[in-house]
Amino acid sequence: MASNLDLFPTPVVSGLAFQGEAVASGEEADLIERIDEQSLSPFRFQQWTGKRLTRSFGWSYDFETGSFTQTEPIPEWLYTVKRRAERFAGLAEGDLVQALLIRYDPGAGIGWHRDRPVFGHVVGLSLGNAATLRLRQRRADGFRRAKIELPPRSIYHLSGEVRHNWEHSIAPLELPRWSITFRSLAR
Ligand SMILES: O=C(O)CCC(=O)C(=O)O
Ligand SMILES: [Fe+2]
Repeated sequence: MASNLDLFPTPVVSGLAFQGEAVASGEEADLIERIDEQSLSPFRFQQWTGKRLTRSFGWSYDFETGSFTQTEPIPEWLYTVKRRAERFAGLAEGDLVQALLIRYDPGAGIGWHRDRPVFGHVVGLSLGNAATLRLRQRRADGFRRAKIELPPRSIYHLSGEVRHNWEHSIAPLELPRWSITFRSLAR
């Protein structure tokens, strides 16, 4: 039976933490409304334009130029959830210095990647509709894979092994999803 287990993703990878119902549903509706009010831009990388719409606060990494710069401060409407994300991740107040807002319209996802090494901890809130966060780690004999369901209003934390030694992605979605990703700076 052991070989059979190999066919299925391992549910847990070191450094991955998850909690459901981290945001109340009224709060979720407010956050979605706020995100939609922002001027969001399509994620761009070289010739390629992603279908997801984004906006960064605090720090911004430009994938086209590789420049990493300080940008508009994280707005006050994000403070409560930022503080909650810090507590959930066992971080000190003020550790999460970047907020990335994303709207995934139907057909949008995010390809395989590791977050930029300038960042440290990654804490993400999911809003609107569920998605599956897929994880993979390249091994000599192929990929090791895992995945975690991200229901709306849930929170996840990527640190250590899963943050640095695994890639993650979200397959294109059928329903819209919004996310708020907070990050600390690498030490
Ligand atoms: O939408 C999400 O929860 C994931 C976003 C992500 O992986 C990223 O922006 O690096
Ligand atoms: Fe990411």
